[in-house]
Formats: sequence, structure tokens, C-alpha cells
Amino acid sequence: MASEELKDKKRKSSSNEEDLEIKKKLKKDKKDKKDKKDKKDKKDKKEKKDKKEKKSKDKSEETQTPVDSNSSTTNSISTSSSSSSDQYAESSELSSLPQSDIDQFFKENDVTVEDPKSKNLRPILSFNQVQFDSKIQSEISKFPKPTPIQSVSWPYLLNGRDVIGVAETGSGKTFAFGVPAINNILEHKSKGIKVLAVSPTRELASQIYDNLKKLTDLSGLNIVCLYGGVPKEQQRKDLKKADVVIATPGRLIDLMNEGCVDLSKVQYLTLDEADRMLEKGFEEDIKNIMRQSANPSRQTLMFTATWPKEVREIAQAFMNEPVKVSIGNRDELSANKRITQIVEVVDNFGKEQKLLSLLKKYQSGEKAQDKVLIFALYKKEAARIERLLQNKGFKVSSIHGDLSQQQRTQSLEDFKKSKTSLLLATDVAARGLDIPNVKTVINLTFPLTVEDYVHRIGRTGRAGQYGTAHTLFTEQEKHLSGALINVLKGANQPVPDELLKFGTHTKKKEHGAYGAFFKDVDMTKKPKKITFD
Ligand SMILES: Nc1ncnc2c1ncn2[C@@H]1O[C@H](COP(=O)(O)OP(=O)(O)OP(=O)(O)O)[C@@H](O)[C@H]1O
Repeated sequence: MASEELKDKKRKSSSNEEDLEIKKKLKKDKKDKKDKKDKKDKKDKKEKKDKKEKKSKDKSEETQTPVDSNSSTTNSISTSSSSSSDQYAESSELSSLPQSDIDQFFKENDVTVEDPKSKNLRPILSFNQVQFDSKIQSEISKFPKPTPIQSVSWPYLLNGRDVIGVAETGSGKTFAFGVPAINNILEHKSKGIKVLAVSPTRELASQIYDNLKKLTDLSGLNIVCLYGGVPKEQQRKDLKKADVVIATPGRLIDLMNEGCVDLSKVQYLTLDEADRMLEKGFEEDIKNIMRQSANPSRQTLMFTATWPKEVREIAQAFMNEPVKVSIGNRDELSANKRITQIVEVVDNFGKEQKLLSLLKKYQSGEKAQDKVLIFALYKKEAARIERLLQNKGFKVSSIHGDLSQQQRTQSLEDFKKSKTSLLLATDVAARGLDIPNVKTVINLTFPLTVEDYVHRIGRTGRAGQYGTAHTLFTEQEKHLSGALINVLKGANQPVPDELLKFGTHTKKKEHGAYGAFFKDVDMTKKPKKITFD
């Protein structure tokens, strides 16, 4: 590899990975737009045709009544399968349930299953209806019952299938992919990395690691977490005996280039926050990882709360006849309905004063200890607001790309353990972080996409709880008003008149423009000084 390229790789893994991605993307974006459009027009035509053909094929194959018109899900008992890796036998308890119970579950949870093989596996409605390894079983059974995404995706994962799992923020997706993966590798105790989960940020990788470590510790498996910003030595050592690897792409590729990672035995490859991982910034890295882990029996899993059209085709290229499991209507971008969403249209200059009054509202009196998470867009903005809040006497910690990994980890720990009740973050913390009892999310500056908005506000209202998201929206973001209005309406939230004035038109996104790092800002102005997280 050329030395410049190598330097670039190293820099990427040890500094903020995303900084480089935005620079790459901005360059590519313009050029790609036209190609993309031509390709898309072609693709749309083809998709339409395929869909039509598939629909008529599905109809002729179906032997039972689908739950809804989008779904090829039926609720038969799984007795046989053509898959050689199929080891899943439905429990007799599940088999004996009346069909009406299954129908009711699908209806109540608004479940859609799109399965090109029409396997129609019944969802696992209670822990008694599945037999994981006894230690894993007792750990997971501490919860009252599987969450819907776990219920529906587990049978397919145990059946050896590739799965795309789309469910709202905070709905237990980590165990949805983690439990069957770890359970299944217990049966084949060969050496080497058998489970690989890739996630977009260090904090999220570390959280997945903490969750799955509970399971691997119980099972005598070794797990390692690879991310940048910390020395590599320990990671290299741990890799030698690792069965399970959780990683951010930058550090993983870095260690792959050093020859420290052998992915040839990977049985389960999961992309968490899959849509983010398939964006242009990460796409090349993901292709590289997929190539290196091209074990023919590999199962590929993609889990996310948002699944925009722009990434669906790319996902297919990495997967083998995946089953798509959606909880709630995830084809339309939608937010968790337990979150009260308040959107205020404000003047850019008044935002700081507004923030102070919001903190009074959400953190005074008996709410003084309530956890509030504030999102800024750029790290410079986050640093400025942090100083402002400190000057005003607030005890605030922060997470953004200008901080060392140690500082980032410490801030998150303090907030998780309620040592601080105010956390200021950039979109580095938008996705996936599971922080207990965040009561309020304040969007001081609107994110670059409405998908990111859904992820940001999803830091509250997790695991069945309720929360509030208070968003300051300015004229600068008016190109996102239509998509935001749709999200508000979809969750039965009020739409302020001031927002409606910006229009309800939704701008179509390009694949390259999707994600936390694109904005219609004037990039001709001193582009080098624009910093992103
Ligand atoms: N079966 C279950 N019952 C109740 N809680 C559960 C269950 N499974 C997982 N949880 C808990 O739910 C919380 C959210 O889970 P998790 O972080 O996996 O959500 P997620 O769907 O990945 O969210 P995001 O989209 O934001 O990444 C965690 O605290 C987890 O321990």
C-alpha cells in the first residue's frame, strides 16, 4: 500500500473517523450526483418490473393468508427447510399456540416480514418457546419477554438466514442479533473470529461489547472491542484469542492491514446502524470487510431504526436472500411514539438564550436531577455551548470529536451514572447509545438529515419509557421541513404553523448525501475551516 494511503488509514483510525469521511464525501458528491440519478432511474424501472414479477410469484406460492398486504408472512409451523444450516426446530409450546395468538401479535406490533423464501416462521413470544444455551437462556430470561424485533428475527437467525431488522430506537436490537449469534457459535467451538459486529462510533461499539460480554463471559468465549483513539497493543493481543469482535471500521481495517485480523472464519457479520454503515463514507471499508470475511456459510445481519431507500440496494449486494423484518411501519421514516416532540421555529441568534430557558424548564424544581441531552451540530459549536453553560454555572459534560477518547468515555460514564445530569453532544452520540433515563433531548441545532433527528431523539423513551424531545428549528434547515413534518404527523405530534410555512415538500436524498455529515451549507466559504464530527 502506498505510504500516503497508509498514513491516511492510520490517521483515520486514531483521530475522529468521521472527519475524513465528510471530506471524501463532499468531493465525491458532486460528481456522483448525475451518475446516481441515471442509475437510479434505470434501477427504479427494474425494481418496478421485479416487484411486479415477484408479487405474482409470491401470490402463486402462498398457501396461507398473509398478515398484511405488504407481508409475505404467514404463520405456519416450521417443519422443514432447504437450508443446510437450518438447525432451528420450533418448540412444541410455540407450535401449539392457536393461530389467532400469532395473528394478534403481528397486528398489535405492526410486524412486516418480507421473506423471498416464504418460510413463515412463527415469532417467539416468550422465552419458554426457545431453547438457547442454558446460561444464555437464564441471562436473557431476566427480561419479562422478548421484544418484538427479538421475537420475529430470532427464528430466522436460528434458521441460518440473513436478516435485515428494522425497529424503533431502544427496542432491543443488540440482543436481537447478539443472542442467536453467540448461541450458535457455542455449538462449533472452533478457534478464530466467528462473530463480527461493526458499528459507526466508538461509544456504540463499546456499548455493544458491554452487552454481549455478559453473554460471552457466561459461555467461556472471548470478546474484543476494536476502536480508534486508544493504543493498539492490547487489541492486537486480545485478537489472538478472540471469538467475537466488535469494531468500528477504521481501527478494524487498520489492524486488518497489519495482518492481525483473520476474518475468514466469520459466521455472523452484523452491521449495526446499518444504513449509516452503508453510506458513502463507510461503503469502501464495508466492502473490504465483507471481502475479507467471505466465508460461504456466513450469515449477514443488518439492524437499524431507519432504513432509507438509498441504501437498500447496496445492502442486497452483501446479503443472500435476506428476510426483512420490520416492526412498525418502517418504510416511512418514523419516530418512537412514546416521545413527545416539540418543535419551535426560532431565530438563529436567539438560540443560546432559548437554550437557557429550556434548561430552566426541564431541569428545575423536582426535575433538577432529570437527565438532559443537548445536541449541537458541529464540534466547535459544542465546545462553545459547553463554555457558555459552564459560565452560567451548569455542570455539563460533553462528547464530540475534539475530545480525547478518554474524555469522551468519561463524559458518557458520568452521564450514564448520573454524576452529571447534562450532556452536550454532537451526532457522534446520536445513534444507538443506550443511556438510562434520559428524560429530555434538546436539539439546539437541527441535524443534517431527518433520519439523524429520529436517532437523536431516540436517546429518550427507550425500553418502553417516555421522554420529550425539544427541537429548535431555523430557516437554515427549511429544506428538511417537509420530512420533519411527516415524522411529527406519523407520531401524532403537533406541527407548528411556523414550520408548515417552510413547506411540506420533501427533498429527495442522494445516497451520498445521506447521513450525519451532509448539509446544504455554503461550502465555498473557507471550506477548510468547516469541521465536523
Ligand atoms: N427483551 C427485552 N425486554 C426488555 N428490555 C430489553 C430486552 N432486550 C433488551 N432490552 C433493553 O432495552 C434497552 C435498549 O436496547 P438496545 O440498546 O439494544 O436498543 P436498540 O434497538 O439497539 O436501540 P438503537 O436503535 O437506539 O440502537 C437496553 O437497555 C436493553 O438492555
